[in-house]
Amino acid sequence: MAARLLTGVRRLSTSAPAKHGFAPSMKIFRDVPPLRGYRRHLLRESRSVGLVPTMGALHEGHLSLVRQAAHENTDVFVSIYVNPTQFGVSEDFGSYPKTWDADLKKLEVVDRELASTGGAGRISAVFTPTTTVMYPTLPPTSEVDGKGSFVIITPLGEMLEGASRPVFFRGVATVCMKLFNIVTPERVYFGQKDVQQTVLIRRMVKDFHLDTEVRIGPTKREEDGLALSSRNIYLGTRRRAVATILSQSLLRAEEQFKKGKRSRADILWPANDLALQTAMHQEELPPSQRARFEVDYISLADPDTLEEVDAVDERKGAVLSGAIKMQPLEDPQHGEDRGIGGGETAVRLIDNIILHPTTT
Ligand SMILES: Nc1ncnc2c1ncn2[C@@H]1O[C@H](COP(=O)(O)OP(=O)(O)OP(=O)(O)O)[C@@H](O)[C@H]1O
Ligand SMILES: CC(C)(CO)[C@@H](O)C(=O)[O-]
Ligand code: BAL
Repeated sequence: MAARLLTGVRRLSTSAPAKHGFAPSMKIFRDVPPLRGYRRHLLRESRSVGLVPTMGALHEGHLSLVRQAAHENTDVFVSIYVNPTQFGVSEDFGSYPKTWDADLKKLEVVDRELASTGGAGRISAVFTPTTTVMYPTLPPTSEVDGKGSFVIITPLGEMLEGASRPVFFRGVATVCMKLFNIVTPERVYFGQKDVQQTVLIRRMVKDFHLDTEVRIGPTKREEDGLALSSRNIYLGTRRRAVATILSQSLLRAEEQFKKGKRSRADILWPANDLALQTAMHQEELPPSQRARFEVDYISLADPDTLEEVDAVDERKGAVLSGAIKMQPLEDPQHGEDRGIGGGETAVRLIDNIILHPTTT
């Protein structure tokens, strides 16, 4: 990490003030007390703070949340912290992409854009704490029965993603509670791509009477429909081409809903069928050409509880969501783009579509 991060707070001083009066205004915080001091200052000035929590490796999905936050607040705080407690012991914490310098540059570009358009807020703080700051008492644990101070939201955190990643939502809720307590933002911003996370955060805010508004930004996608994700860089060309199966399957299901179908069977069968046919087709290809994947789930669920539903309630709508695991690349070919990590690890991808209520 860059040397300038080693103290509590630094003001960026990279670009010279430019036309439109842009001067970099982002302060970088590594510790809580200086950030709190700055937050108190903003409070006295009646400025509002929108927090965008991230794990870095920033892409357009994150940046769209930053822009949204800037339209709705005078000050945007972006946190960049790869939270160890949301990764299980055999998950990819160690290899999760860390691209600090590139992340900071992207934030500077967006901040410049915000300054030049006027009328919007600015990115005023980047919070990138150490793990000792975030977990001041006990070292963080990824064990299911590990000890520590945790926020646990059940049964929401146990289903769907939580079934495959048992400590995931305990870690997410815990770190978000810490971030919300540290920043005390007027609003917090999360992406629709991680739909279960949005439902869980809303629940946590409601149940713990947290004084913040949860705002959700739409899923940003590649042109072929693949949801942007920090983990896409691991795919490589061959797996990337097949990875669109998830969004395509969900779109098939959405089509049924749009045609007026409401039962689970009617909505989900085309999605399951497409995923199955595609998986079988990949199995039949030689190992040098195929990209195998497993479907973890394709779900049709209640938007508030994420319990599976037998039919869509037209007044509530539903959440269509899915997860697939792209298997490690087989028989890599000379010169083939295997993605970061050489295609050796499985890549878990998630996506969803909201089926909106059709009556009030
Ligand atoms: N494609 C996207 N569109 C909109 N928001 C997104 C998108 N991808 C991620 N986000 C949101 O950005 C925030 C930070 O997510 P995170 O840093 O985990 O990135 P990520 O791309 O989801 O990473 P990963 O895919 O590894 O989980 C979350 O609120 C997440 O929902
Ligand atoms: C919300 C979050 C930043 C908590 O670590 C993470 O789960 C994410 O990036 O979606
Ligand atoms: N976007 C959610 C973070 C994770 O998968 O760990």
